[in-house]
Amino acid sequence: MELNPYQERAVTVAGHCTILACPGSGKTRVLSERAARLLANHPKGRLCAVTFTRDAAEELRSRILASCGQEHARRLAVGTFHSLALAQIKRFSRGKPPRLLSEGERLAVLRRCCKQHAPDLPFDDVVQAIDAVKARLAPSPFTDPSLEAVFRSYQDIMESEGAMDFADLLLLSVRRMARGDMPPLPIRWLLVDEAQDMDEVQMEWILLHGRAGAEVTLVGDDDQSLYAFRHALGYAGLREITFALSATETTLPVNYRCAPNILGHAARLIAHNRERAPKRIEAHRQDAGEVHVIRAADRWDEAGQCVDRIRLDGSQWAVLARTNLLLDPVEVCLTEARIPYRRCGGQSVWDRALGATFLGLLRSVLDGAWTGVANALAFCGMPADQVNRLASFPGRDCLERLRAATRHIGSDADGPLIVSLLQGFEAWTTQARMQRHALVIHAVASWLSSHCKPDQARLLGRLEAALAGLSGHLARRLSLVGGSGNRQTPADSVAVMTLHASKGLEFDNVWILGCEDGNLPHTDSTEEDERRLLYVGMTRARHRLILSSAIEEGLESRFLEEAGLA
Ligand SMILES: Nc1ncnc2c1ncn2[C@@H]1O[C@H](COP(=O)(O)OP(=O)(O)OP(=O)(O)O)[C@@H](O)[C@H]1O
Repeated sequence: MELNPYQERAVTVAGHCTILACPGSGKTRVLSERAARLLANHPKGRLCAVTFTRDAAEELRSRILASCGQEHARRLAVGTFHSLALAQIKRFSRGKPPRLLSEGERLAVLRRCCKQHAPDLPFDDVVQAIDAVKARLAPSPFTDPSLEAVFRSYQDIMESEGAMDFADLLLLSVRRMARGDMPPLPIRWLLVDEAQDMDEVQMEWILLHGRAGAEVTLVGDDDQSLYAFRHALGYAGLREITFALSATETTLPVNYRCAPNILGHAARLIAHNRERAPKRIEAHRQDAGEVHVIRAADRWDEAGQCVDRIRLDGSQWAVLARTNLLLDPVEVCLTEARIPYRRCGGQSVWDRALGATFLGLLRSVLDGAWTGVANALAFCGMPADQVNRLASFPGRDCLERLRAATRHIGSDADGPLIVSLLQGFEAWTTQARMQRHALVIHAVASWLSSHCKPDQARLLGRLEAALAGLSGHLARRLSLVGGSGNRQTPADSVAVMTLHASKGLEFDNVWILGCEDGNLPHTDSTEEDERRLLYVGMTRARHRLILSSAIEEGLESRFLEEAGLA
């Protein structure tokens, strides 16, 4: 595959450079080719490439070496900001470097501090506030004194334990380099992928390397900046660092992925954003694609229409939505239609509370395990200590334990719940022994439904129908759904994921659900962020793009009008 003239220029331009790319323009290809040529053309000098995930680092490393040859591997380092900063600290620290906290440990320590100093604040808000402070070089003080107390005690605990978290690692590296206590990595070239996603501290780490003599290459697309909520600087960051390094700007305007009409609508949409680099977008493809807008009655009608369309056409599909929850009806309809799918990045509807409780109860009917029963009792509102107490009743299986529990309930508030579950269980196990699988599925769903809220009951009805529609023994049906069923699906199955998770991917056909005002754009975020999110989703499609909304959920998204699709 030959490089186009824009790609060739981006690969060969000398000195610091910022490559502003459009979607589908071959960013990774350009970055890996530039790195490969630098290594191959200069027998001395180390090259370091930075990515935002370990997977991306591995892929970039193998593409660079495939292009320039394994003999250059010793002069190449590819990693995330944090892994490179850790290597730097280990290499240049006297004494033992601090221990890095895992994400689980970090949250556990924070939870402890939060309980002590800010028991009334929502934990997620506290985590967000502390992350925000650590993504800044000169953070503004906390306005809430209890947040300040959580932050101080968290930092004290880490210091006393000789530990640090990921954010501190990069801050430490930047501060020590700025003070002259630690040298930058000894590299001649520094290449940064997805540079629109860097935060202030990451930008400073790059700048310190650039000022120390490393030639910096940044590749990014400000229109695909989706992580403002994680303090990504987006276009403002790209502009600032380009100016600070006097980097040469170059662009990759040719999109190889999308049919021209798909790209045209996406470009019209993103043109409404003000905070963006001025750049052209050109379609390389000449064949017309398909773009459709669909208005369904409600979420289930929307999901049904989507799955009917997928059933008609066996080519590659992705179904995208702003949140994971919006994808549940489609997952259920795909199960009903027996179309293989994979839920990428998010939890399956079968693994979330309602689905897992339903499947767990059915499993207990088959194998007598107590877990499914205990989870069902908890789901129906029984306090956790009470559920745990029941586990101490004797019994070889859950039926015997339920009988023993029923004999001891006396005037317990939860007595009727236990009795009704026991009665149900006795009937279900009898039916299961007689191989009446559909009947068991229906009876268990009915019991659970009587303890659900109305919207849960509606979802449960569909889960029941999906499971009843599968054929074979109950055990086989249970193995086909949820996490276990998903693991066996082929790579060309329907990809079901959020718009965020779709970044960097491409598909022949893309269906974007939930295009209503209030959902996309969502009020949780800025309009420009939301527009970028839809733009990323639209530019995943090679040939066919379908955007749908549900009348019951509100007006059609104003973004469709902006994209020329009203
Ligand atoms: N010079 C070229 N000639 C033909 N096809 C190309 C060329 N450069 C890239 N492509 C193809 O364009 C498609 C998009 O490339 P790639 O996925 O690397 O783009 P990207 O810029 O990373 O996209 P995005 O930012 O939207 O995720 C790929 O299928 C790739 O093979």
